[in-house]
Amino acid sequence: MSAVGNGNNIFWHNCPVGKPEREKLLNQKGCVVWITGLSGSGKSTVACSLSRELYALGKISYVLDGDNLRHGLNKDLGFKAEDRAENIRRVGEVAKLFADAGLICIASLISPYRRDRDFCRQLLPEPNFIEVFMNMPLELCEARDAKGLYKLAREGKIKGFTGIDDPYEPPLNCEIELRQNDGVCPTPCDMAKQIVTFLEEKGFLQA
Ligand SMILES: Nc1ncnc2c1ncn2[C@@H]1O[C@H](COP(=O)(O)OS(=O)(=O)O)[C@@H](OP(=O)(O)O)[C@H]1O
Ligand SMILES: Nc1ncnc2c1ncn2[C@@H]1O[C@H](COP(=O)(O)OP(=O)(O)O)[C@@H](O)[C@H]1O
Repeated sequence: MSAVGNGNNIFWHNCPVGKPEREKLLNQKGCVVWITGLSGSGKSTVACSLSRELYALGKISYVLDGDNLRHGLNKDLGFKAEDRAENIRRVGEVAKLFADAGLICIASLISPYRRDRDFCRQLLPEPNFIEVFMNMPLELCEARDAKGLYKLAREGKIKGFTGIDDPYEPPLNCEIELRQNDGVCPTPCDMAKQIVTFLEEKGFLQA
């Protein structure tokens, strides 16, 4: 046992069944696929599509979606910078646990600030954090406006809306960038397959 954390009298307890044992049972490697992008860029859609593709391959994943988590774990948080940072920190820690359980954890959050995403990245060994940038233009996201929030933000009825009056900092070194080809957005299924190919090539789909 070793002492950990900020406080005194807190110890880490090791369990004999660890990540490698679980990965062997599941025949996959635990990791975090972190999908970042503007509201309406298609994060949730790609996350679900990816989960379905993996399921079809016999691989276990779990989706942590920003919107959904704000109904429970993060219901006490708003959209000020410090609330977003705490939101991302919590989800990063939960995602790390899912990856340790041997699952392919798919986190889909706007996660607009680079510093917050980098915090989550450094929670995991280097290859196990896969950052996916939904690089869709604001105009496309705003035209979709699936929830009517861009309209409210433009009318000044929502303050601090990402892309309108709150910044989105694009990744500088993401593993995967999903974008339009000649002004056409690929289907969710095609984008999910692009991520599956990456996972296959990096060896995450076998123990
Ligand atoms: N001010 C403001 N800015 C951005 N988004 C807002 C805001 N207020 C509410 N919403 C809705 O909340 C969803 C984003 O939640 P996240 O947890 O992913 O956001 S963040 O990562 O903490 O920035 C986001 O969902 P998605 O559209 O799925 O991205 C919005 O529907
Ligand atoms: N690849 C795509 N092509 C066309 N429409 C899409 C695509 N991905 C998502 N959409 C649509 O865009 C809207 C926003 O998608 P969503 O996944 O909710 O985005 P986000 O989670 O980033 O807010 C939805 O109406 C969805 O059906």
